[in-house]
Amino acid sequence: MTHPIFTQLHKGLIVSCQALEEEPLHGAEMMVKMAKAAEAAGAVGIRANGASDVRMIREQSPLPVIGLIKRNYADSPVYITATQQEVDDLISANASMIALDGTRRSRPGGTNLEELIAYIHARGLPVMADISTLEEAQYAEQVGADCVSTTLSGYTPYSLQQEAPDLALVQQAAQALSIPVIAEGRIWQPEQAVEALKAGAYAVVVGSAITRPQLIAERYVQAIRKFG
Ligand SMILES: CC(=O)N[C@H](C=O)[C@@H](O)[C@H](O)[C@H](O)COP(=O)(O)O
Repeated sequence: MTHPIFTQLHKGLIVSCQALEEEPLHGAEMMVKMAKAAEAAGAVGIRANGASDVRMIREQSPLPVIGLIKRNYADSPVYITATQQEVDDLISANASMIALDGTRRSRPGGTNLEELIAYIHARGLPVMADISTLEEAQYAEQVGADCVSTTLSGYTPYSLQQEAPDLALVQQAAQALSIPVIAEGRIWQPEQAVEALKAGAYAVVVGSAITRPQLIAERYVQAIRKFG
């Protein structure tokens, strides 16, 4: 049976509210404010990184929070919710759904995707698998992911590298899979979000274009410099 959270997310905007330690807006209080702004705008969900951000947003916002923990490991390129430890921390933080790396790359400490998904399901939460290719989307569905998101297209060395969002992947995955396909990654314009829905996306995640002011400002600065 489909998890009830999906009814809430359907055809809506999920705002990714993330600021890493080295970013100017880092801190849970700031991310709560971002989540509040997203809520006021009519967003249907939040994607957030780190147990403290997830916990505080859940305490102060009625929106479901798709939680992830980014952590770098020496023995693996996987950094989005790589192991059981990150999953445990997100569950303690009351995440509504868990986003994890859904690629087939080897994970730290020999954890595998199928076991990690089963571990999350045993604790009653749905899983969003972040993928970068159609093959990964199909594999993630096969091993039990509740939805896939195109988060990692352009961020694995073997996936399509382009400036625009990977709407072709959205379309192919939406046709091939029977679970929801979420469009995520480099969506900067409202029109691109609409195109993603037309391509078959179940919902759309937008991050940087809404919640990373240093990147938004940089686009203006670069355009102005080019002109001058
Ligand atoms: C590749 C990776 O690690 N993506 C991360 C995943 O959570 C975030 O840094 C992105 O902001 C998020 O995916 C939303 O994408 P965009 O910010 O392009 O709208």
